[in-house]
Amino acid sequence: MPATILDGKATAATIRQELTARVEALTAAGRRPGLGTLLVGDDPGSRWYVNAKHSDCAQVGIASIQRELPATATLTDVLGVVEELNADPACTGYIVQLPLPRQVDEYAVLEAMDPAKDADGLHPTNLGRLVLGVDGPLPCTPVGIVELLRRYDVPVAGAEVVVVGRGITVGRPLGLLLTRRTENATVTLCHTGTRDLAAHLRSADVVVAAAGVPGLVTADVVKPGAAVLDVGVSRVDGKIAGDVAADVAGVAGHVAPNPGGVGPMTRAMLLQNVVLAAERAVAAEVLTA
Ligand SMILES: Nc1nc(=O)c2c([nH]1)NC[C@@H]1CN(c3ccc(C(=O)N[C@@H](CCC(=O)O)C(=O)O)cc3)C=[N+]21
Repeated sequence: MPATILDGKATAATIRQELTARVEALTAAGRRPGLGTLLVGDDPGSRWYVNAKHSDCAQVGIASIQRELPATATLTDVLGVVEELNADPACTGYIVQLPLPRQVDEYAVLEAMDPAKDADGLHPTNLGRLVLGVDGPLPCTPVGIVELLRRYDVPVAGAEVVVVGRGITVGRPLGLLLTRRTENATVTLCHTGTRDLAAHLRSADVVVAAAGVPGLVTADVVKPGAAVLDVGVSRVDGKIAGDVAADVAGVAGHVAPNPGGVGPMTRAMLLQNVVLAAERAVAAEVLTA
């Protein structure tokens, strides 16, 4: 039986549809959500992502605030825009597109963001909340993965999940998310120091490949019927190359393709974070009124 496709593109469209009503309610209450983006430099890939995020916003009624700086921008320049977005009431959530140019300290920028406006869920306070299990914005790719599995009824509770990659945007926070009591997965986080990756992969019910190594996961290391999600974004000859080899679809029970899988879900979860932040702000005001 061929693998079921975890169609992230279609699922993201459904989620945008669902968010539209919530944006309408906020807008009617005079609290229209607004997503800010800061793009530093002119990498065409990064520009594509940022533009895609704004067209998603337009579709659901979220306002767009676009800021750009040249590739030569200093940390001070970037922090200037961060302060401006922190202070702008029209901006209810924002992201600083990563990676930043070498001369700009990424962690200093993340720290300077207002955690309440952190649409990526990457502020240290919000990553700390994730560790503690306290409500707050969550990293978009990990929640997108959990949401995609949930909507296709792929069992996660009790499952053996192998995550390949320990990066701050995907692997590390995904491990934290999946081990919450509500998800209840058993997670093995593999990385470049893992001695026998194949052995771990062979016992996995769910594989999330987020290493950025093209073709890393091949059919011979996938357990028949496993769910395999490809999060890799390498570029080979200008085309997106994932971490999962094409032949995996012949063995797996579910596959999230790349493109068309986790990428669109990441963008849908960004919109959800912006809506949630606006809803939290309204709720906080009701409490203090
Ligand atoms: N502050 C920050 N937040 C991010 O969330 C962030 C970032 N920086 N830097 C770069 C990575 C990468 N990322 C993707 C988002 C959407 C797709 C996506 O929608 N891809 C489509 C199309 C891909 C294509 O065809 O080019 C797909 O998978 O179907 C991919 C990758 C977000 N990132």
